[in-house]
Amino acid sequence: MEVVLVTCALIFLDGKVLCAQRSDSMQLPGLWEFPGGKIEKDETPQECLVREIKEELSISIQVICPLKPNDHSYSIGKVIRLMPFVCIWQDGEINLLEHQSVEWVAKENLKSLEWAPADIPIVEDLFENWNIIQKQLVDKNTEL
Ligand SMILES: Nc1nc2c([nH]c(=O)n2[C@@H]2O[C@H](COP(=O)(O)OP(=O)(O)OP(=O)(O)O)[C@@H](O)[C@H]2O)c(=O)[nH]1
Repeated sequence: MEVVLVTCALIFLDGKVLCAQRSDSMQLPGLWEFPGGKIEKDETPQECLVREIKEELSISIQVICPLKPNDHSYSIGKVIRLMPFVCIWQDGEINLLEHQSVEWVAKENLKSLEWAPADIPIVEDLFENWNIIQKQLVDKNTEL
């Protein structure tokens, strides 16, 4: 069974998370996801995320910590392992280079978006752990 490793970034700013809507030129058009992409050879997941977010949104991020990955099969014989990471926005203005739109979303609106199927367990996990993640980010900020 082929397992495709895909990273995705849960980028936080001011208590909201950045969600991105896939465009018509992408697979799963119109559905919402966390930006990211496939890990290339000789690349760590963190390096992949920093590269993909620069390529897709032209911003710089800092990767903070991983959350639970989710395996999902869109087609027979192929599994996508979606690997989420909590990140913070570091620098730059968002420029939509691949997605049709992005939104900064508060916890209470997270589940009202139409998510790509592989993201649904990740959204659930994020919803359950939202307050813990926020606290970690505040503590991290105080450290910096
Ligand atoms: N980046 C990302 N991909 C996701 C998510 N959820 C999800 O099902 N996917 C799927 O995972 C795969 C990642 O592909 P991608 O197109 O974003 O990655 P990429 O830029 O490296 O791909 P490419 O080299 O084919 O252009 C796609 O099949 C996409 O539909 C998500 O939250 N983020």
